[in-house]
Amino acid sequence: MSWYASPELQGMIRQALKALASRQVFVGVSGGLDSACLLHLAARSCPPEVTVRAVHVNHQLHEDAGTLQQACQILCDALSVPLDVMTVEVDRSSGRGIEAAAREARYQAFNEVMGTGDVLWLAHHLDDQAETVLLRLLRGSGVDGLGAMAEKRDAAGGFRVERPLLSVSRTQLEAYACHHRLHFHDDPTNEDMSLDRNYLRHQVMPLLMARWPQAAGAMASSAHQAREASALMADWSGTFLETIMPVPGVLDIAGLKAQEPAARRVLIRSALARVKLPMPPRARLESLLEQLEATGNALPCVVWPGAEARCWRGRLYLEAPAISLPPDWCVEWTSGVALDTPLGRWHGELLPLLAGPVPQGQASARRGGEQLYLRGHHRRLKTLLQEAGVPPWQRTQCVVLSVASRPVALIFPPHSDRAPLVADHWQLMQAGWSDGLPPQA
Ligand SMILES: Nc1ncnc2c1ncn2[C@@H]1O[C@H](COP(=O)(O)OP(=O)(O)OP(=O)(O)O)[C@@H](O)[C@H]1O
Repeated sequence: MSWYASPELQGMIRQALKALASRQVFVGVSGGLDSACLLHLAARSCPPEVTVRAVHVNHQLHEDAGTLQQACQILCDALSVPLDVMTVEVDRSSGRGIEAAAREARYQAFNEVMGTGDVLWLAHHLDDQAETVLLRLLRGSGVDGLGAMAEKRDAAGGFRVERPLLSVSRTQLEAYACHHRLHFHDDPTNEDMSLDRNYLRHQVMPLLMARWPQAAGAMASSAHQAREASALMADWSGTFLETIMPVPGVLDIAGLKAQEPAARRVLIRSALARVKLPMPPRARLESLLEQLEATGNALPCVVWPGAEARCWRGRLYLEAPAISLPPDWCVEWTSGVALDTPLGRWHGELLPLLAGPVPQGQASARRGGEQLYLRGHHRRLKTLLQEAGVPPWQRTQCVVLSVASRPVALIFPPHSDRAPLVADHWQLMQAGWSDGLPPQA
């Protein structure tokens, strides 16, 4: 009996179903061959205590979208598997490419269907894994990226993603689909050679496999080892960061410099990942390391898309670029701390400057240099921020909200770690006023 029809594949899937942490598994079906095989295997091998469901996301990107959805429905009906169909709008103008935008929309849709603890099965296989490794190599990825796709991982939405076919080749799945006469529809975009993955799949991999028949398996094995190395590094850097990162995104430079350069790189990348900032290109990271080496205390900042790094008073600050507010910008103040600006949503940390409820109404927002008045007492905002050790560039990002010319609140940039210190400072100043009222200026 040939491999595809042997009990081996079904046994493997049955084991995976038995090992599930959940009593139901959702299989992501695209309408294509791979996920048709996975759904068929899951439905055929399912023990009575587990329920198999299918979920299809219709991206509405091509004229074949309806046919793909229909292929999923036909397959699910034949297997008596319930199917959830989610139709999404893919943001074509996101600038991140249509594939990335479709993926994001797909995961949002999965999120809506699946609850915390649910398991989603995807039909990625050995050849997909090898293509991913090659793509990452071509982008110059480090061990994290070369680990390619994990067999199991927790998705941001709280559900778990598993890829039970990651050790099975495309040829094996094609044979399985053919043997069981599975109904599927070829996605027309799979032939589009302008897409890197398709180019690798159709032009590069066949050449490699002709010369090295084990190439896909070997690349998947490298990916596995890279994932192990990456997990070890994450463990180490996580523990070490606890000692040198007092607040998320702010690192103690002396602690960093006590490490070898390679370890510094790992720690900076790991700190960036913690605060969900994009990784710097290699040249930017090197220039940041040079700055640390030079003085550790220079203000010029190292910038890359989506992030900025600055050194100040022995600390390295990793932050998202500030959103600037246009001059004379106003906002309807409703005591929230998320402000809609023409450049995006600005979340900050709020320090009320008045005891009691903040008046509602049209508030003006200004930055820097203000005089703050409280019942006649006045202090310069700049001095207050300086005394509380707010770094210079964050000082200019602080926003004072005033209602009817009365400062009601100070809003810190989203990444400032100084807001609690300024709040303490402000309270101390008030406590120092003997009768609870500030002295007259
Ligand atoms: N539109 C979709 N709806 C639900 N799941 C999807 C969808 N697209 C992809 N998936 C899931 O993600 C897996 C990987 O998708 P990808 O498009 O990268 O691979 P593929 O080679 O096209 O797979 P397939 O042959 O199943 O179409 C699919 O096998 C499937 O499990």
